[in-house]
Amino acid sequence: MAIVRLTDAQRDAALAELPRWNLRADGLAIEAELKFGDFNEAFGFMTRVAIYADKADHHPEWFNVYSTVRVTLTTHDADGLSERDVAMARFIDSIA
Ligand SMILES: C[C@H](O)[C@H](O)[C@H]1CNC2=NC(N)=NC(=O)C2=N1
Repeated sequence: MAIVRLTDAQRDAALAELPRWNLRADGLAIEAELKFGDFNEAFGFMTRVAIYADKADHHPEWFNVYSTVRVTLTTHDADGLSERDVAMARFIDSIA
């Protein structure tokens, strides 16, 4: 299913409200590195995001080592950023 890609202006406006997130060099994804107290907290966070992802049918790319989680958000069906990435970033910020 095709999903509409954000315009550069929409992307920049969204990023201005998401200070924790950085635009990837190619402009097609946003990234954040999150630190937790220990692995239990990090994996608890990932579990909550996984439940959101399953419900939203929108899935993060991520990497975990012990208490650190690196998250990349992009919309494969839009070949770049969509409103779904912004919504997921906002959800992540609300629970991290
Ligand atoms: C078939 C299924 O709905 C799609 O492949 C969904 C699943 N999760 C997804 N997640 C992300 N990040 N981008 C997508 O384009 C995407 N598409």
